[in-house]
Amino acid sequence: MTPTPAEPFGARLRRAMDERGPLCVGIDPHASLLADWGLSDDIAGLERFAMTVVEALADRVAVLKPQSAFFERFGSRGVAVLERAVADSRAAGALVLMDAKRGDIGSTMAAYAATYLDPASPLFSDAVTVSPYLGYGSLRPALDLARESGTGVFVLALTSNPEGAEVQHAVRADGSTVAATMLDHLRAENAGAAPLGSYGAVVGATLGTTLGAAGADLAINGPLLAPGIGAQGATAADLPKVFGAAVRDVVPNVSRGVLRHGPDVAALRESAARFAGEVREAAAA
Ligand SMILES: O=c1ccn([C@@H]2O[C@H](COP(=O)(O)O)[C@@H](O)[C@H]2O)c(=O)[nH]1
Repeated sequence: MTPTPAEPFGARLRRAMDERGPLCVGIDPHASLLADWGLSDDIAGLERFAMTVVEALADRVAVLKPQSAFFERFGSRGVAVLERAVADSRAAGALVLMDAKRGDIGSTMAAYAATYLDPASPLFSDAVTVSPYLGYGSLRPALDLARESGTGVFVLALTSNPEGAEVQHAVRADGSTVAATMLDHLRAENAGAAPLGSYGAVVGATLGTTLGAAGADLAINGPLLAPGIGAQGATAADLPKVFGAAVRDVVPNVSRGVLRHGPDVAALRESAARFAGEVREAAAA
């Protein structure tokens, strides 16, 4: 069993961001990337891909984000590779954010929470992404277990894909948008936490012009995972425009933008360092 972290996730994340920079790189073994890397679309290719990313980056980036779907598609042996990628990444000092986007009624949510946030689980991770669209309250088992186990939860608030707006920008009876309501919940969850709360929001880096429409107050005293940089068209320069003063709490995510440079370990490292430099420059501008 993995020992329970001594500090809350938010404190561990803030330190990692200070020491390593805020970049989060995805471990997304797309079939097309396996082919580009000269790997077979099978368990051997999956394992080589994932372990190469871990070898290249786990000792230098703040966060690695395995995309669970790409492992699950190989069945139980894919999940075994995912377990190893998580354990090896954590052993090398990276925080692992499992991108599983789970969400269900509370009793089932408790099982999802145990899968990713209970130190006794083989998939124990530092944090997990969850979907609040069965109602924020349905996430309570994950929110509570995260508090107990020193882990974190990232709630989908304003996703990077254009289709998200039809749900997330919807206006509720009190005039607030659904996304703003999720951010309000997270702000309440993180109240009083220092140096950073453990309950994050996912807010796409792609949302430059639509963020205002969502009435979003991004000051939640928690981390803001910002996917969409690279393959989806956003750049590091968009971060201050999208996030304003909250940019100091942003964890920018790049997956394909870095991974397309593999399988060469040095090239993966160089690409991640280049994105990290762009993020630093954008934040300082
Ligand atoms: O709103 C969201 C939430 C999650 N994602 C995930 O992030 C990566 C992005 O990959 P890129 O290759 O950098 O586009 C991927 O795993 C998505 O599932 C997101 O893109 N948007």
